[in-house]
Amino acid sequence: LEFELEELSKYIDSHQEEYVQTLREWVAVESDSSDVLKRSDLERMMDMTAEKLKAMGGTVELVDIGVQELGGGKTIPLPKVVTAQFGSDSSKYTVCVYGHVDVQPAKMEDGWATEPYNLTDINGNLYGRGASDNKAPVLAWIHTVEAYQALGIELPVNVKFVIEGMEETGSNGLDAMIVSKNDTFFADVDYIVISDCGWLSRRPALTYGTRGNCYFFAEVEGPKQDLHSGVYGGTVIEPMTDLIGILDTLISPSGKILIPGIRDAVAPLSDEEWRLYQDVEFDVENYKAKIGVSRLMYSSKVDLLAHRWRYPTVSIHGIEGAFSAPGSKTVIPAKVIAKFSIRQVPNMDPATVEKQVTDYLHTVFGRRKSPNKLKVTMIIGAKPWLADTQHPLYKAGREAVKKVFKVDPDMIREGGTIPIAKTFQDVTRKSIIMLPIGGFDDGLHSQNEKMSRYNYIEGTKLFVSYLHEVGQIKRD
Ligand SMILES: C[C@H](N)C(=O)N[C@@H](Cc1c[nH]cn1)C(=O)O
Ligand SMILES: [Zn+2]
Ligand SMILES: [Zn+2]
Repeated sequence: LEFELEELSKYIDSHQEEYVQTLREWVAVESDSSDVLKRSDLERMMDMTAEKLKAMGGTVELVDIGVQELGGGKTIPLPKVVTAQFGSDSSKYTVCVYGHVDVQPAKMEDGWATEPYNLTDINGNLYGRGASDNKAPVLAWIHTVEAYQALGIELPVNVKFVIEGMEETGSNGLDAMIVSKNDTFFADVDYIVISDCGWLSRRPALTYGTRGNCYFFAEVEGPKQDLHSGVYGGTVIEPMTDLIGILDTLISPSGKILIPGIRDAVAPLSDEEWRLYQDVEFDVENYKAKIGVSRLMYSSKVDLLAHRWRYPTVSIHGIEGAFSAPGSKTVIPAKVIAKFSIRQVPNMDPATVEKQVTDYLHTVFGRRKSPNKLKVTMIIGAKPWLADTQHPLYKAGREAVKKVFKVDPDMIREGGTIPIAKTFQDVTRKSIIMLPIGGFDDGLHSQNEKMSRYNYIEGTKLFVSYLHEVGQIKRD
């Protein structure tokens, strides 16, 4: 067995240029799920994923998951979900790998140093939108199966894939697909593995929790068209002033969420968690330097980790309809839509949060006695997820990390959201592990996102080794 793992490792090393080339081809596709004008690119991405898995002899399906509502009665087809299966030996475990091949938006004008959709290798880092989130990890899982096949080594487990194209916008349509396939595709699945997050430092990690996310649009509408600020300013009650006024009531400068009741459901931080956080490798000075800030909201490591992983937070993302181009324009925008989100932690419930936020914003807006109209809509309500770290899946993860990286992994949580994680847990009732291979400084959702060659290649070896370890889990 050790010999086989050694051979697989050598095979991965000697095929790394091919792996980088495939990543280049995947990154070249602008599979931005937030922009309906890019929907054909996203569909092409799903087709390419299916073709790759078919070429490896998998049983592949492109599953229709219906349509996306665009408002005003308009709809657009959702990108199909790719499912695949390799092996159906009932004496083996079946591991289902979940990932996504859609990406966040990226434009050169945002401040990228290289073209975001042209994978560029600089000093061993592969820069490109979606490189780390989540195209390289998905490919690393595919290459894992390919490596076993190429060397004629029997896969230690059956492997299934669920690859979607709407994760970055809340996994629209995927919940229903999981429910509908629970007694078929998911019936023989034993474990679910997700590699859609990153390490916290240079130390490899296993992830046992993610935050959820409630994403809101707050629209303020006033005059029937944009107005000249010199001609109308001072007479009109401006929608943007109303909007900024209510946004400023969401959170205090010291990070306290001001929405009544919202913190009531948050599970208190236990002594055990406090102790666990103290053991995690996390260099505060490095973190500050990497993101280019002189001061953070908190100064201690434990406070920072707790607020990153298991307390809710408000982030304001942007205002549609506002003047945001370079240069100056003396305009009063007639309608503005703020986009903000609140990360969710155990035991918050998105439906409750939706009501709390909507009621609160209408109350503070009401106090302004404005003639403008406010509309608040929650467009994503994703729940947090938490795993049992005593499960054999985590023991297998520790063993695999030790074999490949010669260190013990850190046990970490993820501040971001994998919207479907909680649905997988609740609907399929299978155990889930998150096995990240992304680096701590990959710049997800940011300018100059990258995946290092090291993480991509060693990560593939980690997956090879992980399947081997899962195959060793004792049956009850
Ligand atoms: C962690 C994962 N790679 C990710 O980036 N997820 C997104 C999903 C999301 C949540 N609300 C809207 N999209 C994220 O955490 O932002
Ligand atoms: Zn992702
Ligand atoms: Zn993402």
